[in-house]
Amino acid sequence: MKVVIIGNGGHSKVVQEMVIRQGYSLHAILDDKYEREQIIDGIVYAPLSSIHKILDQETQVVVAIGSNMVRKRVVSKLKLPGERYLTVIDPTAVVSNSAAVGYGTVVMPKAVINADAHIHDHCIINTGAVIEHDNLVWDYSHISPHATLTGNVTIDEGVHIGAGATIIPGVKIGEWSIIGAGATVIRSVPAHSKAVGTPARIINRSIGAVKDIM
Ligand SMILES: CC(=O)SCCNC(=O)CCNC(=O)[C@H](O)C(C)(C)COP(=O)(O)OP(=O)(O)OC[C@H]1O[C@@H](n2cnc3c(N)ncnc32)[C@H](O)[C@@H]1OP(=O)(O)O
Repeated sequence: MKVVIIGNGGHSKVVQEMVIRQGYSLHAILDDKYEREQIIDGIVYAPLSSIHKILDQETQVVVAIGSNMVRKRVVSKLKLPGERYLTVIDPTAVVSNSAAVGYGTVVMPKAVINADAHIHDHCIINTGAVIEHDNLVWDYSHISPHATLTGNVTIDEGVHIGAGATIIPGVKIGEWSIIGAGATVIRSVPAHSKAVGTPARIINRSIGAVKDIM
């Protein structure tokens, strides 16, 4: 199967390697840093506006952009049906048979997703992250390397959990909130907040909603 990757920054590099390791054919990398189409080593590099020319029935797409808001903006613009997005799960990740992983979500090496966890669309489950049983992770969230969501945690849309953070059982993180690297979150965090430290304290309650920047 042919794969088109959108975005060519640091996160994309990792996704490109995962896609190639899994035997997919990397057909094109689209990024607006390219002004025109060019082919290098058989891969098409082109601006995002080329997508509809490049897509055919056998092509699937991954939006490999690390910013949750920008990822959402690009997916909203493309208006492709969900099934056109490839779900990329590294073979070294452990994903329970009772867990669900949505369209366009990327599960990096050595991540663990346990029983009855439900990860929605266009999320990043980064290297070595642990998503325990009965978690609910909504669209466009990013769980950074080695972060741990213990049992029954809810992560609303667009949340970024920083590297190595731990969220204790039953806690909910409201949409578009950011949890700092290494934080220990022991109480639910409202939407559009930034929380850091152990135990985590809120340092900002007014992170812009995605609609404000789209
Ligand atoms: C493969 C990859 O790279 S995946 C990407 C993974 N990325 C991450 O894990 C990054 C997570 N980001 C962070 O931890 C950031 O520090 C953020 C988002 C929490 C805060 O960033 P900013 O809004 O720029 O905050 P800023 O740096 O101004 O700090 C504000 C205050 O919070 C404190 N603070 C910031 N981050 C942390 C943290 N992780 N833990 C504890 N305190 C922190 C600062 O010391 C400062 O405190 P002060 O006001 O008493 O001086």
